[in-house]
Amino acid sequence: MTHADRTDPGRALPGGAMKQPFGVILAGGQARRMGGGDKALLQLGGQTLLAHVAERLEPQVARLALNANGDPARFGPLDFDIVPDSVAGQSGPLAGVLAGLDWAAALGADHVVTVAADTPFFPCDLVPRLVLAAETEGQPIALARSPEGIHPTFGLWPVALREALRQALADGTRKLRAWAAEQGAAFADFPAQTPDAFFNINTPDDLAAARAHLAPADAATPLAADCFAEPEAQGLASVAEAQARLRASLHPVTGIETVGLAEAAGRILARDVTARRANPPATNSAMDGYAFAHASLSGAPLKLTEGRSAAGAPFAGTVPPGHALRIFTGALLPVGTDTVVMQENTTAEGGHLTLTAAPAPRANTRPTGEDVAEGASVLAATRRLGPREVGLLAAVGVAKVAVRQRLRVGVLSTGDELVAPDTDATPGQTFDANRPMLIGMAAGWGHAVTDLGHVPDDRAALRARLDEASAGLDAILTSGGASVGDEDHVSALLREAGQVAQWRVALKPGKPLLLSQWRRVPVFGLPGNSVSAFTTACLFVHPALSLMAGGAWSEPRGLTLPAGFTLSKRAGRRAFLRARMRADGTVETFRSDSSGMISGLAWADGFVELPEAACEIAPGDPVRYLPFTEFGLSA
Ligand SMILES: Nc1nc2c(c(=O)[nH]1)N[C@H]1C(S)=C(S)[C@@H](COP(=O)(O)OP(=O)(O)OC[C@H]3O[C@@H](n4cnc5c(N)ncnc54)[C@H](O)[C@@H]3O)O[C@H]1N2
Ligand code: MOO
Ligand SMILES: [Mg+2]
Repeated sequence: MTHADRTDPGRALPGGAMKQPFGVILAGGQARRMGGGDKALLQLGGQTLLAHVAERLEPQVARLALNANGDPARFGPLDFDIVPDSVAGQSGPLAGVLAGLDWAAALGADHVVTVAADTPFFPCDLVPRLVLAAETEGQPIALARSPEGIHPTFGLWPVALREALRQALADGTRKLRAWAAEQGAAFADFPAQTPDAFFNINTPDDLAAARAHLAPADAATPLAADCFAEPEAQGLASVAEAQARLRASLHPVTGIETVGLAEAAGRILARDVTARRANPPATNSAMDGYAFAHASLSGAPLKLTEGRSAAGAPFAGTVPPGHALRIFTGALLPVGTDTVVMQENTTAEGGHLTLTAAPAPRANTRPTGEDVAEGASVLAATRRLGPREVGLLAAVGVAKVAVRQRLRVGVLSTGDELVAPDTDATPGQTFDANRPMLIGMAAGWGHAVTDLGHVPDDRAALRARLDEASAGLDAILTSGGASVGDEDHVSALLREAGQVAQWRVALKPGKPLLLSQWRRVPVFGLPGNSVSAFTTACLFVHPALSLMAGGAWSEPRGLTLPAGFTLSKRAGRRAFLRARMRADGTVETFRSDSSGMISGLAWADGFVELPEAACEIAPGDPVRYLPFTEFGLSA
């Protein structure tokens, strides 16, 4: 987990107006029924409860902290903050919430979501649902509720309430739920599941039950066992919810290898890299001119020292005070000098140098390490290397880097109607456009792509192809047959296999999205309509594969641009319209939003993203424009 690059308190949640909350794991309590000690440090499935909980919360929040008292060293190295209670006497979870709010307030956050450290299976979409509940019901606080009851340690708390909470604690309030009710709390409902999503570990028997629930086979998959489950049993999941859930359920699956810089572009760094040497390694000249000691300038001409300093051929001697030495760009500054005058500002005559413009001390020099200090961290693990990064690595003397092995991705098309574009097709046949498009996308993202061809609408054939393909692949992308029709065999087969989650996302285009596993290989079942396949690939497949490949889950950065169009949008699905930027800085949209019109993809250079709510857009209104480059597409 890296948090350093995700602590921007200003980042807005994709779905709504609220900034992404900070997260606090509550571990202040005493594990009396476990016989004392820290419950957070109990082992479950090869890691601590704390690691389980942190792994689940981290993707859902802007920054993470652990609320715990006593010696922080017992938790070992953590890459997030530890905040102890600020009020004495361990006043239960309320004091933990207050400590979290104080921590978040100091960092500029508006909200905190708390979770309990002893509850390893809490929902992967906890945070978006709490936010949604608070916003929908217009309440400051939101608490989680499941068939087992209300879970007040799983709540969304506004930083603005922290003084009220401090006062309540001082007045002797100890009950989280009662205080929340007083302030105004909405409830986020989570469906029944086994075990309950908020199953918490209080006794050794509970721990045994949790271990049994974590089937050992599942520990080896790249997916958290229960996180590919449907985000919403009925109705549509929001894009933000679906993304948060997907993110929480995936882990890196690729191995590590060492490559030279010539092969490094396009690869993902597996380890942090530090500079083997400073850049520049020693002070050198930024100009062609003359080097001298600034302190020895007297107004009189400088005496020219015999010799020169050139890049790769430094001057071996010392330049005495009152003297100057000929020097060239990139050459080491000779001993005795600290300043360079460019030759255009001098006249040299009879062994003397006159300065026609006096430079400031140390002018025209590039001091040791001004770019990068020796040992400084240069690039962090998860960084995708491109030519700029490779150049930097070379400059600091790093010739080989540990990178992730490429993620092996297969691309499959399905449908009886599909034929290759070089055949004479009947009007009832469709040229397979999605496969080359998706292959190009995945290859551009740096993955090792296998073309799995095309399978007709035949369940046995599809099963055979998936069986064969899954052996050597880390992920499979299919397109077509993702919807609910009789001929939607991908969806039917995956459902038969039992692992499927048919997600219906409040997204246009791209409502049907299948997420599944075939023999433990994640399968992304994209819709057949080409624009829908492209859009879901950008929004879900791109960040998901990046994470699996050992990279970062990337959030696209958008621009707010004036609309160059008029539009009336109905409430319901979040829309991604094919769009392009005009020379005058406005953004225009494609003439149609039909998801079969693939010409619009080549016409566009990005999306205009419109929220779920209904909206009227007139020319000049600000709209959010997302360039396709933000989805890892170079053109
Ligand atoms: N009753 C309902 N029908 C549909 C719904 C729904 O909710 N209820 N959703 C619609 C939406 S939205 C979409 S998107 C599509 C998704 O379709 P499928 O994923 O099931 O895909 P197919 O039915 O196989 O094909 C749809 C369309 O795309 C063409 N196609 C498929 N593969 C390719 C390819 N490789 N290259 C080019 N074109 C391809 C296919 O020929 C169809 O025209 O479902 C709606 N229906
Ligand atoms: O959601 Mo479908 O993707 O509109 O064509
Ligand atoms: Mg269909």
